[in-house]
Amino acid sequence: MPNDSVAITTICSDVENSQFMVHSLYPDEDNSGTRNITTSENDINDTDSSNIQSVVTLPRIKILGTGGTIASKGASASNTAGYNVDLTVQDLLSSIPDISNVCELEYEQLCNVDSKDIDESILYKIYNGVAKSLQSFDGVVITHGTDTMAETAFFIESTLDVGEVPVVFVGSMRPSTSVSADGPMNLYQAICIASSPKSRGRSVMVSLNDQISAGYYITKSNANSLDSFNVRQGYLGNFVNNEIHYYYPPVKPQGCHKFKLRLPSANEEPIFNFPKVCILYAHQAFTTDLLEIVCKHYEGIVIATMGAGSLPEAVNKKCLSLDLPIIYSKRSRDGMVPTANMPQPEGSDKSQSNIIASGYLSPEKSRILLQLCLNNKYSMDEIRHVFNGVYGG
Ligand SMILES: NC(=O)C[C@H](N)C(=O)O
Repeated sequence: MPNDSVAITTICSDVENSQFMVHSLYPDEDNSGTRNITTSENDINDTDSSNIQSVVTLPRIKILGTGGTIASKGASASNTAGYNVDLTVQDLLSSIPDISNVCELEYEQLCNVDSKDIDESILYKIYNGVAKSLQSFDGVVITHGTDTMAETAFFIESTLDVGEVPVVFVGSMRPSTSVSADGPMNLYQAICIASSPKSRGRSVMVSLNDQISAGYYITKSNANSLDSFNVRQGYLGNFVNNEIHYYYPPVKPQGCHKFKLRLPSANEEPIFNFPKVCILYAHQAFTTDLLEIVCKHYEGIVIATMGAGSLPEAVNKKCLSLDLPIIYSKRSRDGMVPTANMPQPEGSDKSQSNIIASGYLSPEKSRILLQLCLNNKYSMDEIRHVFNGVYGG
């Protein structure tokens, strides 16, 4: 029998869903950050075989640590604001139940920051960390602040073909020091999700507060509550008492365009250098003032419009006159911006203009998508085609 084999025991009533829960007979842990399970034939023979169903190799999971509230400490147990990032992935792993039975684990600290500080150099580290892990692991977990988790998840979904490997983003809403901190359970669940064969082919996911969602669509919808991530496109599944319940068979997001990136070479700075795109937030009495300033400094603009693409006529006119792509997104968290609501350029049809509807994408995801298009030097038509994938364009 190979050394990396272990025996499975069923630990929940739903046998099908419990397949990923693997109990080693003789777990053996080293201090290197890698948890291995080794069993010998004698070990297995010595054990009560009544609950042994079969023998399998544990899935290999890579955890990439980036920081966030999940890795934060507050001043007191009642503190749920004003805390600081202070814990490593290794610290986080010590707060969860023994998972040496679930997977073989390796971890790597890519950075340790609040997600507001994630810039193009950190994004490159995360991209690189995931890309490398895909080559030799069965699942990837990324600990990340929740504020910009949706952006990183969307970026990874748009730039990496993860194949069958589940890539699971996880964070928390309370710091590790608070009463009822949610981080340990969220992390435990994320590791189980990444380890489950049922998660294969589901691409980039976000796991928070027992809910599993698609990284492509997720939005942080509440600045404080544990149930912070809501997604109108529907949760993919639920995690209850060690059972993963997927509501649908594996599926990838509709219309997601995959970008091939040019990566920095060994003698270049390890950073992405994407074209600059800014977001303007529209409101009553919104004028062309800001547009006039930013159009000189940015290669593309996203506007969080009122409703489903509404902007004052003077702003529409100004946008149409500019020589750069402008994406009309929305202030409303839900719903979409349809092409039908885009302004009509004089003397030509809407498909000829520089204004493109964001479809279902939020302003921050539209910004990333436009940056990726511009980075690949897409024409206006090609950009429109990409946004059309999410029913915009
Ligand atoms: N809940 C969180 O993780 C929020 C934190 N400010 C972050 O995004 O890093």
